[in-house]
Amino acid sequence: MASSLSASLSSHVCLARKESFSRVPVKALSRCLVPRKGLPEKRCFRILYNRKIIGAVDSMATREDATPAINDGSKIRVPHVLTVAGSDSGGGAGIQADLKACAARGVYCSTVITAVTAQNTVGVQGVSLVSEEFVAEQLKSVLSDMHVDVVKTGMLPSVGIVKVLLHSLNEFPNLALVVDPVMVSTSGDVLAGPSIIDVFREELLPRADILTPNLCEASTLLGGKQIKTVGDMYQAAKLLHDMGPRNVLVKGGDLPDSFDAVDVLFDGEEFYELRAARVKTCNTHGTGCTLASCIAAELAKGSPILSAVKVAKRFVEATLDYSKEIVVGNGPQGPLDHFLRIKKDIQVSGKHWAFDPKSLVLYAVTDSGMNRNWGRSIMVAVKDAIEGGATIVQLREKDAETGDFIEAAKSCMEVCRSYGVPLLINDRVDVALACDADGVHVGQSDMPARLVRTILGPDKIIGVSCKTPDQAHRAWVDGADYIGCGGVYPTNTKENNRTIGLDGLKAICLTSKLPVVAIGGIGLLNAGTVMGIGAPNLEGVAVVSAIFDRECILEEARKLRLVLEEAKHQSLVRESA
Ligand SMILES: Nc1ncnc2c1ncn2[C@@H]1O[C@H](COP(=O)(O)OP(=O)(O)O)[C@@H](O)[C@H]1O
Ligand SMILES: Cc1ncc(COP(=O)(O)O)c(N)n1
Ligand SMILES: [Mg+2]
Repeated sequence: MASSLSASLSSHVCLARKESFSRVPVKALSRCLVPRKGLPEKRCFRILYNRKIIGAVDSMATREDATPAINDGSKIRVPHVLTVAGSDSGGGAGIQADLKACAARGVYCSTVITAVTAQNTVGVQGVSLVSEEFVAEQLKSVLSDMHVDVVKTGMLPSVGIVKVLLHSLNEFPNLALVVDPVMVSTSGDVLAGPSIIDVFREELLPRADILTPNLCEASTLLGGKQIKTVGDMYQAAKLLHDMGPRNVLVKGGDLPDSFDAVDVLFDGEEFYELRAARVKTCNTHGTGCTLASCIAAELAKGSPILSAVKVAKRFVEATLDYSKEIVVGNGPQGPLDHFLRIKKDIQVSGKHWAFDPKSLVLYAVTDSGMNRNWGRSIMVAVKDAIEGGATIVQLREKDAETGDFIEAAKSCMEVCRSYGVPLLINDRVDVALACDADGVHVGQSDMPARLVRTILGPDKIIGVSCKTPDQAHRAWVDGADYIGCGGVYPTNTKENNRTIGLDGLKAICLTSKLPVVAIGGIGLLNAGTVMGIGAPNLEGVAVVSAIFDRECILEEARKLRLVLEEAKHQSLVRESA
């Protein structure tokens, strides 16, 4: 047995946990078999490395039909949770919470719907069960085709549906199973009646890798045992463990008089008391489903139980905190919002509009040396540039200390927001993130634009400096919003910078799919000529010395803007002629 396990394990280790195992030679792994009552022995081992448990591959390592590799060249298989649960029309709990929780944790989630509920923040107005046959059909569709790592159950409203699920689980004995024994909603409405208790106790719980009851569910499964203290939760966890699940997490969200949100985990050997700050909020509808789905998601990624539970609990706490003030319905129990953190970021940035190429008309690039020479702060310089007519600002502080740069950038952000002018950061993606800037401008030797896009997300502005049509094409492929082309004329703000001239600029504009801003030695005297090359995607000019190395920034910016407006007018006249 051990040697066949070893062979099976070796061939599946890489597939199981790409990140954590790919760097560990398979031979260095040792196994421990944990035979368990009523379960096939092969499901019950953990992987040890240097006598530490570094992962649990029990659900996948021995699946005969497992995909041969998780990362063979271009093919990457994502961790996959199948939720078998009820739909909540209000979107707060059930299938909807499971989908959101898995998505938020970066795990694929397929769904088998057991019941459709008419539900909102007031309560459950109606329940319609899906037929056993159709639950079976959904299970077959998913399991016959997709590689599922973990099954998570929520509302299982009838004995027949539990039996159908058990039948599928028997066919796939190596699937990990998280059982959230949903019985009553937060609003107090019954979702699964007492008739299911026997089949739960006798057949489903012994199959579970972890059982996650709340106080009421734990009490019901234990025949009405009172659970009022943390001590009672320990006892309940122990008694439920005796029913067969490998791990039991008794959740204390509803524990009376408790400052903390305490949960008790028992793995058959040790108890773990997990505490989080109790968030003061009514928006707790869906916490149980979310917690169980997150546990399933972490297990699918390869975490051992304890760290899966810890991460899941931290996620629920943080999500509750983010959503504590949202108002979704008029009832007493609102839902949590799994993505509020992301939405908050979007709101804070205040940038609800898409990038407008017209904002490139007068592009002001700051220079710390010039500001120092003229004895003015970067914030004052930026404000004057905008008041004079700059339509976009880039902070280019090559010699500033990072901390100072961030502080300056934050102040400039405030100024720019108050005028509705985008602020970009030169090179420094970290600074842009720290001050929530509108975007970043990178050169050819900085971080690749594609990576910048991955880090900053879809709605930030990314610009790339280009000297050739090829570079312009690359910038477009990489997801940039505009390109900066130059130096058009020689300049002393950039050393050893090859100039491309008006011809070079024109050649790039002709092939570029992105809007272009011209840069390099441009000022009052030549801005009109540059704009006159007649390229429709040449939106404007970027200037440094022409405004920042002058006594009155505001005045210089104003004059430049006039020249640019005139050039635009001329090109419109030419076009219509
Ligand atoms: N107000 C809260 N603040 C922080 N965590 C909470 C809060 N309410 C519940 N939790 C946590 O949410 C998870 C779900 O718990 P619980 O509400 O007891 O389950 P259910 O939603 O199934 O009734 C647990 O980890 C619990 O500790
Ligand atoms: C379809 C469905 N599944 C589960 C729950 C439990 O969630 P909660 O305990 O947060 O009300 C629910 N209300 N509805
Ligand atoms: Mg709850």
